[in-house]
Amino acid sequence: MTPIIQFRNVSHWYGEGASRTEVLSNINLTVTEGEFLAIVGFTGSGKTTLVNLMTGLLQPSEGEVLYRGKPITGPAPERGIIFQNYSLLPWYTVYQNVALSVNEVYSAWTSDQRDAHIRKFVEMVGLSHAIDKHPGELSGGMRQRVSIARVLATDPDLLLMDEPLGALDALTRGNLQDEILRIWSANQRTAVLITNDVDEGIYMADRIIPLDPGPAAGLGPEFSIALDRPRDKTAMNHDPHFKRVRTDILNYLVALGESDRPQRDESLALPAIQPIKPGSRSFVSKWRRA
Ligand SMILES: Nc1ncnc2c1ncn2[C@@H]1O[C@H](COP(=O)(O)OP(=O)(O)OP(=O)(O)O)[C@@H](O)[C@H]1O
Repeated sequence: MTPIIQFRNVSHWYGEGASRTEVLSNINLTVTEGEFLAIVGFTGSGKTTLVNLMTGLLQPSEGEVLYRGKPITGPAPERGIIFQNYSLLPWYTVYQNVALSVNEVYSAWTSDQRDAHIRKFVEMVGLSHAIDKHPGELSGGMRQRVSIARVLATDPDLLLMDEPLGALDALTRGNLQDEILRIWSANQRTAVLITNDVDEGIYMADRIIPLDPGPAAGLGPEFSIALDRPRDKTAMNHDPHFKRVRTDILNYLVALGESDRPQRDESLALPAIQPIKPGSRSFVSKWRRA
């Protein structure tokens, strides 16, 4: 399987000297062509930092991040990113926001070709009726559809998503999950999804890797999601593999959270689902050894 992204002994910190904040420590990761990878983690653990190293918006403090074997030196259209906060230009219409990226990437095309392409992607995300509206006139879900259309219209090799659906209601979130999956599988692209929702990760990904809590976060063990596609959310809930992998991931995260808890917190009551002794590192160590 061809690697598309490789992290080699990557560490990242912000600031220097006394104000230095270690965020990621010694990350080794390979994303292979065609896969759908989800990274799950606690808030503040460094997920956005990790994805920004893939976009090229950040350079690693130590180690290297490669795209198809070459160091990433900056952002490029072959690595499209969908952010959580939509990042649309408020004074442009839906059409114009999508046109921004299309005109840049397909500058050699005729204006008719670009126009047809923009309309196709606006239609694909179900916004043809709102094509002349401005972001301020759209709901959160509609805005996120625009930002998804804008990225997908450039047909990136690698689709990076930083908690793209986190702010949406459950129904809109479910619809957009399906839309992203449909486009990912139809175009046989590679996708990396950052999420704090384990169920979303299991539904969408081939592989889930937890990012341990920071500071100096590292990657946990990988969990393979061996469920047929297309996946059916209702049927999946009864699938023994789904139940097992979900429990394993949640137990891993709970154990991590507990083992990371400062000593003074040990007297606090633990959640009822806690599967291990309070403060024990044994569960985490078991996974780390695996
Ligand atoms: N530009 C920056 N300068 C200094 N510290 C930063 C900077 N960006 C992020 N950090 C710090 O790095 C840590 C990781 O941030 P990051 O945004 O990567 O985490 P995250 O897992 O994406 O968080 P969340 O889930 O809350 O979005 C945090 O402690 C954050 O305060």
